[in-house]
Amino acid sequence: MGTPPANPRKQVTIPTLKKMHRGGEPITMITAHDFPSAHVADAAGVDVILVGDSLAMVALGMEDTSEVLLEEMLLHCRSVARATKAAFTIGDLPMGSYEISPTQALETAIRFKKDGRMQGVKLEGGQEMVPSIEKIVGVGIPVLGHIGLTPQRQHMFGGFRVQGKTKDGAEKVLEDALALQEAGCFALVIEAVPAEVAALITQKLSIPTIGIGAGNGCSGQVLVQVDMTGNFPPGRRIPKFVKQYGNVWSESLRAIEAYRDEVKSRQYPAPEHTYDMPKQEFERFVEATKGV
Ligand SMILES: Nc1nc(=O)c2c([nH]1)NC[C@@H]1CN(c3ccc(C(=O)N[C@@H](CCC(=O)O)C(=O)O)cc3)CN21
Ligand SMILES: CC(C)C(=O)C(=O)O
Ligand SMILES: [Mg+2]
Repeated sequence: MGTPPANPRKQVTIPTLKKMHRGGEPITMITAHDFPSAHVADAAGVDVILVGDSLAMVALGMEDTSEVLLEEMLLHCRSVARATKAAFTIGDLPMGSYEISPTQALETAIRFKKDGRMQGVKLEGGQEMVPSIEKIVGVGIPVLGHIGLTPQRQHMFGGFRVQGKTKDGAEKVLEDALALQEAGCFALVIEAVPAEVAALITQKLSIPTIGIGAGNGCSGQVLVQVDMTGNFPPGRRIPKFVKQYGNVWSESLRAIEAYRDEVKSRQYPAPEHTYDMPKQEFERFVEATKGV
């Protein structure tokens, strides 16, 4: 085991995020869905790690985020929690686990804390979620709101459609934002909203906004990790707002192809990858196998 770094990064907390917001410092957030993806995000120094329900699509191969179950989310949350040393961790409440009543929402939020070992929770929706958010925040669990394009409701929108593109649409996003701030959210994710609308909403709020497909006027940004590291097969459609900073898939492909080739050609394993035994012991072993 290696020695820990001399200056381990300080644990990011709600007061840390508030301080960043007051100082105008952008908040960085990225998704993670397992031990290695959380480990690398934490090492890279992002402020917040989200166990997004997008893992349904990017890690479990489901069609839709609304397919993932509460128990499945909690399994992934625990693996992320084990790897995360400094980033603030947030679990995304999956569809069906919080909409029925404020009591159900609170029960699920508590499960994310206790079973999922998350520090906060995120839930999708606007004004209609206010009583649930108040209930969760009331017991001291930080809540991140999520407005604009809320993928769990994609079938109501007719797909992953940009929201707030008309005066009325933009007003709805602003009203939701103000209601969620009032309800006690510590920050809001604003997804797939025109940049000028998200920037204006950010100015009207005292809490930070975390944009995804919402331009550069938000207080911070979030992306799905596999999208920005390029850890998916070529040809897959990715949203316009994604910037691909790497090509992890092609690097994995190269490595695995090289391994396959070296096994086929008996180049691997080489002597440095093998164990040996004293020659004399082996000779005795050969002797003992005679007649077997
Ligand atoms: N891998 C992944 N990345 C994500 O960012 C993501 C998911 N999965 N799954 C859940 C949601 C869905 N997301 C998406 C997916 C596609 C678009 C998209 O392609 N939008 C079109 C505009 C469509 C329209 O307005 O008609 C675009 O051009 O970006 C947007 C958000 C964001 N979330
Ligand atoms: C993209 C973020 C905001 C999300 O909700 C997810 O990854 O599920
Ligand atoms: Mg989500």
